[in-house]
Amino acid sequence: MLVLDPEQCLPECSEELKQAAWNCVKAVSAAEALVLLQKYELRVAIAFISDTNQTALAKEIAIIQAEYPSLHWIAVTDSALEQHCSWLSAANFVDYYHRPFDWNRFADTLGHAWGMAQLTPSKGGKGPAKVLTTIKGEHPLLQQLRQRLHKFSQSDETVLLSGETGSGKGLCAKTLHSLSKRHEGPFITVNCGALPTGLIHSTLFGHEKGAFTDADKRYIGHLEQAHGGTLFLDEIADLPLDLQVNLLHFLDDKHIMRIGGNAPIKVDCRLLFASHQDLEAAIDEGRFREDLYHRINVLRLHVPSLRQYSDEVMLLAEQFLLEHSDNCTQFHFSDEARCAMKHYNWPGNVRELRNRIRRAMVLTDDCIITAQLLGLDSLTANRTSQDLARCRAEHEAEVLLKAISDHKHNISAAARSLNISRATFYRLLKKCQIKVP
Ligand SMILES: Nc1ncnc2c1ncn2[C@@H]1O[C@H](COP(=O)(O)OP(=O)(O)OP(=O)(O)O)[C@@H](O)[C@H]1O
Repeated sequence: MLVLDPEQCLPECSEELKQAAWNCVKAVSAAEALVLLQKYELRVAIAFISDTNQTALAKEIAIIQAEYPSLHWIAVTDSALEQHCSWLSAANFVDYYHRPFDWNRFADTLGHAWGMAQLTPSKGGKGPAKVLTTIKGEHPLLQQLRQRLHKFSQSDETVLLSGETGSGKGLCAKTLHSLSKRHEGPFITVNCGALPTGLIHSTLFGHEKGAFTDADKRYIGHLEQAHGGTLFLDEIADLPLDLQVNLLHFLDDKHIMRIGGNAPIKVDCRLLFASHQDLEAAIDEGRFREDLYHRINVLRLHVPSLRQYSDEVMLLAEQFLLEHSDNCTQFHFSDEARCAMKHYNWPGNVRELRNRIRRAMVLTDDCIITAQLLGLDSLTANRTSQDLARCRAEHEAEVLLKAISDHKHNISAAARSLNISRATFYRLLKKCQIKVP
């Protein structure tokens, strides 16, 4: 679901949306929404409309609708609906709500919009052939990656993705789904390292009402949520051993049992796995089951690190500059910035490249992206790798703190702004020894 919220008045229902298993991405402008629509298969959109933004928003939504006519829109307003009625109906909104509203009715409308969207052929949205443009770069390693993605997407077998952090494992998993016959179904990502201890079993497999003390209603787990689509289990090495057994059983017979349930339920989903840990080492240390490893290691996809295709850094950098521009501002790199980017070793891979550029674009006063704004000015050939690691850590801490303050300590929003998951955000906070209340 796309949430278009130019005034960033976070919806009070965001927690409910999460509970109801909606995967939401947030945009504050049409430009940002269009980038997200290129990246994700979004079928439903909520627009937050105020008295002051309605004229601008009407134009923004018209731009998005021209490109993505199959997106189904629902409006949420703070003011009397009559003021907005005419343009909302002209813009083909499925429904509109005045805050505060009844969540259950709203949830029904969302479900209805989703159902309608499923019946509408997605025009302008990304079809399978278009999706591979998300993996940018022409280096032979990337061409080989694209070929593999095409091949593996035609199979229903599990795929084990490996590669350094930020190299694009998540992007490849999403691409595998988008190119597959399951692309109309859900794509669900679960970071096994971020699941709350004690609730991992129920989060993955679901539970019945009354199955345990806090189970006041039935919960459909991630495996079931992914029925008809793909479940991407990231950081699989972090899954506790007892659940590794359950997962192995699921891979063998494609049935799950909710906690407290008494009948197995057939679930049809493809599983993709990723880890940036060495799974063979985890087996030796007794942290990962060997039988599960052999079961998931059927198709293997290694995502190269950015320094393996460093000739393409500038190509990617220019694309990101364009992607994050607002269409009217002409940003460009200084010669010294180009040189620094070519010589840096990018330990955080494409994610780091993207984030350094985003930060520099915010900080620049004259649209010129300098090495200093990228945080790469102190790079010289005779620095040691230890110095590079220190520079990176300092820069990372700075970016995290800025994101936290920009988003008023809302960690989900801060993580989204940096294009990383909450789990990764927390991991980086821990690494940089930043404490958040
Ligand atoms: N070749 C590429 N072209 C364009 N964007 C890329 C490419 N590779 C990675 N990215 C972008 O880099 C960012 C990080 O990618 P992603 O989250 O998939 O990494 P990851 O390997 O899953 O990281 P982690 O292990 O930390 O979860 C994303 O914004 C992704 O879209």
